[in-house]
Amino acid sequence: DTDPAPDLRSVLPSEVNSKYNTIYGIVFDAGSTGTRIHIYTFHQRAAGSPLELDGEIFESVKPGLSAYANQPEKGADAVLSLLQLAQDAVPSSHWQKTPLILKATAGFRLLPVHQAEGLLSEVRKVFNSSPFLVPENSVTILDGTDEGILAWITVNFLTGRLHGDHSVGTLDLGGASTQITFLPLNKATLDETPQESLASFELFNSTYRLYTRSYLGLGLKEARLAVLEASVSVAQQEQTFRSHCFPPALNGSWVFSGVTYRYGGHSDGLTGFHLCYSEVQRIVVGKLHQVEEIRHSPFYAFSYYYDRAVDSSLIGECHVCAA
Ligand SMILES: Nc1ccn([C@@H]2O[C@H](COP(=O)(O)OP(=O)(O)O)[C@@H](O)[C@H]2O)c(=O)n1
Repeated sequence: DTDPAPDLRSVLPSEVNSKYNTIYGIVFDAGSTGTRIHIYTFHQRAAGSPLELDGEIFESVKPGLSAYANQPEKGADAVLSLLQLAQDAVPSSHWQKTPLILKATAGFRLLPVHQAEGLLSEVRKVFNSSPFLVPENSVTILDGTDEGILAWITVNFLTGRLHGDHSVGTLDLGGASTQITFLPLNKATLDETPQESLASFELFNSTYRLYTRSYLGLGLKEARLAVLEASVSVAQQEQTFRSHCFPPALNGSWVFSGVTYRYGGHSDGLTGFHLCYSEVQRIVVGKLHQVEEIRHSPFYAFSYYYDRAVDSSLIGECHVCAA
């Protein structure tokens, strides 16, 4: 049992770097719309040198953990089922030295503290009963600032832009929050930005000072609920949420975070862009901080921006990056 399971061999190319020790790492992304596991394999050419990524196994389940706010044990079961994959993929000889972490995002930030803590504590139990290495603070909620910074680092690292003045900003649209992050080059931007939206950190011997802002509740799904003025309690009474964004005759239902929401067009027969636009404006007016510099800065947009751009044929599907 020192080899990965046969069906996973292709994604964990242990033979390629067999002369080096394989190092594994397991990361859970507990998003508002799903829980995902990433099982990474790395090798290291010499002690102290950087890890080099060899492969990754990815799997996900829906709904997100935050949907189990009232049934934390059931939420932890979803984590346990994904963890089984890791036990199959990582040779047992490596279990004890393979770190396991879970980072929860905006779905958790929206929960009352006692519910979020209840879920995290059930997940900790699952982690502690696993054969893997559980570092201190391995199960936590990522704050919006860290989420924005990590997305910015990822995009600029992967596109070779971390050094120099040619970084790109990032726009990340999740289910429950959205983040905008960029490296300001104008002094005016720094002057007009509140301190809590500026984050400094060291990376590869450079210091970065980023503008980053996370809007909790303005992720795609939560913003949709806000536009519909939908609440869980009203949804449970099976009332229909109506909007001018829908054709008048439309009636449908939508499941988010384990709750079914019925929605439909207005009985006044009115619909169309302008009416819809003002409904959406109502939820963003006065909430957005906009600096002039972003008008002239390049941005990369991903997550639901990508999904929706594909759905509406604004861009083609990226088969290589979806793999
Ligand atoms: N590994 C991942 C995980 C999520 N996503 C995208 O992130 C969006 C959902 O974000 P999320 O459920 O993590 O939401 P938040 O908790 O960040 O608000 C979807 O568009 C997913 O396709 C992704 O592109 N890659």
